[in-house]
Amino acid sequence: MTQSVPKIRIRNLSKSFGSNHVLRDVSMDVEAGTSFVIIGGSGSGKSVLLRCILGLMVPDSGSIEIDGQNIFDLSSAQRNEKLQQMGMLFQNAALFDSLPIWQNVAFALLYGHRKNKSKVSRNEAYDTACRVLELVGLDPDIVGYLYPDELSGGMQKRVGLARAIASKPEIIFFDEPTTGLDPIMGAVIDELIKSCVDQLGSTAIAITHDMASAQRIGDHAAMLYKGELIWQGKANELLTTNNPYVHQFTHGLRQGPINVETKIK
Ligand SMILES: Nc1ncnc2c1ncn2[C@@H]1O[C@H](COP(=O)(O)OP(=O)(O)OP(=O)(O)O)[C@@H](O)[C@H]1O
Repeated sequence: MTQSVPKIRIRNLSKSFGSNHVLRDVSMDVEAGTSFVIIGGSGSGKSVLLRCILGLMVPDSGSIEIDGQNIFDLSSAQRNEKLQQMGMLFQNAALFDSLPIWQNVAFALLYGHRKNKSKVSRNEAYDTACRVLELVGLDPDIVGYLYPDELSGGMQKRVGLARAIASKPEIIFFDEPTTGLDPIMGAVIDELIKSCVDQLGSTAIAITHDMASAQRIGDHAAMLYKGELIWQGKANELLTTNNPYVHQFTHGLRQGPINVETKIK
């Protein structure tokens, strides 16, 4: 029986900053076309893991394979090419204040180096921006020529999502997609994320503290605790697993194996 190569395969990844061992022997697979959610407390290493996968940070040891190729064996040009296949929705949407919304959405098409992809004219970029803005429930005729500071936080998140999917990335990263949104808008953004990822057939990795969001977005989930992946399973098992760390974290309990530091030094 032949086994398919995972879209992302991480093996024995470790990263320390001095004596701070931030990632310890992390291994995980993300199958193509699925969504993988990483949960964990503040400082558990989620962002460092994400930065390593994005090739923005070099681990001390271990490997990260995308489509079976270790990204650290690639030349910088080849790694950049891999980066072109990725989209990212940042925690604060990270829009460019000086650009109108449609140019924010079409940024990679207008200004990115799209190796092996035909050059996109300004008109085509505008049409794409309008199409993806509609996909995330924004009217391009109304918001296209507004600037980011003229939009609400929820609208900015939608624009960030539109930008993340505009170039039809094979892999999309979501960094705290619902932070700062009210619960209803959080659910709306999650639904949009799910439908966009499904429509594109992309592979997604999200990091979040929001359990409802984790279950809505994720097919699979894992929990990082002090740099170790201490649990992996289906996202819909997050609230029912017997793992004492996951149980404490997902139920927000004060008592349990997770040592909560409350002392202000
Ligand atoms: N560039 C860096 N240099 C030194 N230490 C770093 C660096 N980046 C992260 N760290 C440390 O790595 C640890 C994990 O940080 P990380 O940002 O991954 O946490 P996190 O799980 O994303 O937390 P949060 O949920 O609060 O965003 C922290 O102790 C942090 O201080």
